[in-house]
Amino acid sequence: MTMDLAPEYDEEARLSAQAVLAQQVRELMDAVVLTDVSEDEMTAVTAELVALTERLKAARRDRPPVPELTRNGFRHLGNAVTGACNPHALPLVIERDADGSRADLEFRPTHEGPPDSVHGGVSAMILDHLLGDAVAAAGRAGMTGTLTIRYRRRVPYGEPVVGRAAATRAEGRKTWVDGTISLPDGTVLVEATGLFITPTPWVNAIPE
Ligand SMILES: CCCCC/C=C\C/C=C\C/C=C\C/C=C\CCCC(=O)SCCNC(=O)CCNC(=O)[C@H](O)C(C)(C)COP(=O)(O)OP(=O)(O)OC[C@H]1O[C@@H](n2cnc3c(N)ncnc32)[C@H](O)[C@@H]1OP(=O)(O)O
Repeated sequence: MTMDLAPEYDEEARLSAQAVLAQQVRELMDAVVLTDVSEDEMTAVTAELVALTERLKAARRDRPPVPELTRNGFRHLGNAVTGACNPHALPLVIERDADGSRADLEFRPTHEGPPDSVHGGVSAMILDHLLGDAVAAAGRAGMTGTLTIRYRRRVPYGEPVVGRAAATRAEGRKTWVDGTISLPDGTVLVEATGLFITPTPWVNAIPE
């Protein structure tokens, strides 16, 4: 008996496997910054990682998985913030509701900036994307023109925090948007405000 499998089926299975691989690499990254094993053990692990890296490089694409429009919306598995297939990404999982875009998240030890705190650039990156999502949710997807951040309190890693963003005003191809990272009790840690601009080619091709 033969079975006809659509090519997409294989690709989805490979992308799922790549997402599992990426998650394992995130755990590896945390293990690297926290490890306290001996120098010899680190050298041995490094040698194994060299071999593993070569195995992955045996078949190589020119770029990470491309963004695409699917039945379920916009999917960007290689994105640095949301991409399940990108070990650099948290990945940020965003939900949308009447108040805008929201994400429950937990930073990791690899995000450390000041001791025991999240690096300000990492907070800004997360807010940039969350603000961008809120703009897209308003049907006005665009690129960041300006991003202003006010750091009010240190952001902890290893415990839950909440990101929120909502578009506030629009004019032509410009959309203004505000966002925050807060503790679960509502204490605001970081505030962001941004101006996003819809590039002309996107005006008639914008997915929400
Ligand atoms: C096929 C469509 C696919 C769409 C997919 C998109 C989204 C899908 C949905 C969900 C995804 C969810 C979230 C993700 C989204 C975003 C998060 C990440 C965001 C980033 O990580 S993104 C990287 C950093 N970002 C850049 O890499 C921008 C580089 N840049 C440019 O690509 C151009 O610069 C651009 C396009 C910004 C404008 O270029 P342009 O030619 O279209 O517009 P132009 O210059 O004519 O300006 C028109 C009016 O905007 C004013 N203006 C222009 N630029 C300004 C600025 N920077 N600040 C203040 N005002 C500015 C002018 O002063 C003028 O104002 P006025 O009309 O009043 O005179």
